[in-house]
Amino acid sequence: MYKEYSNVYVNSHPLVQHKISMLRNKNTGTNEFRKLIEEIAMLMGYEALSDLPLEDVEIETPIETCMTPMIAGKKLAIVPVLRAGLGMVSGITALTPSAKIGHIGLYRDEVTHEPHEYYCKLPSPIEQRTIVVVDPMLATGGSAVEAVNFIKQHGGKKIKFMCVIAAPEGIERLMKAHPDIQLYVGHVDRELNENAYICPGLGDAGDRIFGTK
Ligand SMILES: O=P(O)(O)OC[C@H]1O[C@H](OP(=O)(O)OP(=O)(O)O)[C@H](O)[C@@H]1O
Ligand SMILES: O=c1cc[nH]c(=O)[nH]1
Ligand SMILES: [Mg+2]
Repeated sequence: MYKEYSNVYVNSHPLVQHKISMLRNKNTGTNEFRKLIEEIAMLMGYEALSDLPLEDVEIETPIETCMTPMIAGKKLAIVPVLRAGLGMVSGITALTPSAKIGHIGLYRDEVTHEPHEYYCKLPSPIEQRTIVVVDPMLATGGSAVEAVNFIKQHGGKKIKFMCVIAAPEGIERLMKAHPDIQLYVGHVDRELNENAYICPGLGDAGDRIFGTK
């Protein structure tokens, strides 16, 4: 729970917090950064998927036949927001190998900080799926709002958004625009600076994952 939002879950697990601190360090290189993002996504995915429905199926053990729970259906979609969201995909698909994967391409205008779309391809049909949108950074919230808009336009209904670091401004904007989603946050940082970067943050997540700049 974050402020009045009962559907915002702020992580407090020591392993997640430790790994986020390692991400923040400007001396953490690309290789380690990528690995940490993947590990954090897996740890956060474990929590975010804790409400997946189960159904009892019949299994024969070496001892006897029993009814035992397994995930009901295979109706999960992971949707990274390009580019930086790509770094979180492998962590979640390690938990859910048969999930479908969509992609939404957005970049922030350097001056206005508003998002621009350049790609959108989602698994179809999407109506019945639990959709987990992943992006390490929720800054102004413009990209997240737009990503969820696209998914809803395509018929998506059960939407979870997972980010590693969020600014308070981004949480407010996303939850005001889409109060029906579930938001999973690794850590809530202090504020945005004049360039709409998260403080203290970790810099540009995309550049740090892909070694660009
Ligand atoms: O909340 P916002 O203010 O919209 O900012 C967050 C967005 O900024 C970053 O992407 P960026 O535009 O840098 O693209 P990239 O992943 O290709 O580097 C980040 O990965 C988010 O998508
Ligand atoms: O701090 C920020 C803000 C937006 N995007 C990033 O990658 N980092
Ligand atoms: Mg970037």
